[in-house]
Amino acid sequence: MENVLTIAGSDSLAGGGIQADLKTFEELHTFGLSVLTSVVSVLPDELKAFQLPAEVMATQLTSVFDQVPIKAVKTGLLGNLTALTLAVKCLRSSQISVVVDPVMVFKEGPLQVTPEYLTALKETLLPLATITTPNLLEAQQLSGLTITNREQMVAAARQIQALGCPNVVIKGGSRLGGSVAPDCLLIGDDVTWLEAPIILNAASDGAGCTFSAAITAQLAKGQELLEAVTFAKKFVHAAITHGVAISHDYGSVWPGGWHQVVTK
Ligand SMILES: Nc1ncnc2c1ncn2[C@@H]1O[C@H](COP(=O)(O)OP(=O)(O)O)[C@@H](O)[C@H]1O
Ligand SMILES: Cc1ncc(COP(=O)(O)O)c(C=O)c1O
Repeated sequence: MENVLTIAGSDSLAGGGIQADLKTFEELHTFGLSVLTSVVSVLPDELKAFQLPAEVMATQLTSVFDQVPIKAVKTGLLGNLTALTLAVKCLRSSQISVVVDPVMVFKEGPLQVTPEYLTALKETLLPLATITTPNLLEAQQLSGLTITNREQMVAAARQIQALGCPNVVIKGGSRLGGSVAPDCLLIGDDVTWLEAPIILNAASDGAGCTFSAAITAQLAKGQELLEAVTFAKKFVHAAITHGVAISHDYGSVWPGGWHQVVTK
């Protein structure tokens, strides 16, 4: 079994964050390890994020990278510039597939991101990535472009690629309007549209984390990038289809939904 790592935050409601990543890694028969950056609590009217001290994150990175052969890694919520810098330092000296989910906008709203963090993300982390997976709003932040249609998604993907990240998938999801959820995948010069029917009133918290974690697991198992992303799109659609209303207000994707699809 291949070892895969997530460097991300905890989501106590378990829709997104390392919880979604580890469930996805498990579902896809990879061995999931984690380096925790921060602890997020989704409360009725606010998000509270507590960043772990740099030493705590650095020790976890040492524990994982010094002892375990990792096949692929994803980054999710890093939380601040120090955490991003620590992740970059580790990833620079490794030769593995790196999936960067540039988490800056949750379903509940945008996070506070400093200009220094955005610059470091663009200049130091993205050039180390095999692929990055921004949602529509994150793609706007990274590209500096407004995105309201598919042409603009392609232009933004090219702009992000020009930052030094060879492959980009922008998740249109439910933010673009219409009856399909279109994701724009740019591999080299080739644009591929990945589409699936929009699920209305979906339990979609954790969809982005699940998508990038599925790409990471498939790359670890040796799948080519186009196939890995195409698979991840089907996987996350199943996870949304079988999403769980864990409370009156909160609906989470369920990565186990894929199992229901393949055993049908
Ligand atoms: N309501 C929906 N119906 C179908 N697919 C969706 C829906 N919402 C999101 N997706 C898909 O789920 C994946 C994650 O997208 P999105 O939810 O936009 O990311 P994020 O969680 O980073 O905001 C993408 O493949 C997107 O197209
Ligand atoms: C720690 C953490 N990372 C990432 C996310 C983003 O999740 P999603 O996959 O819905 O974008 C969340 C959402 O609550 C979170 O708490």
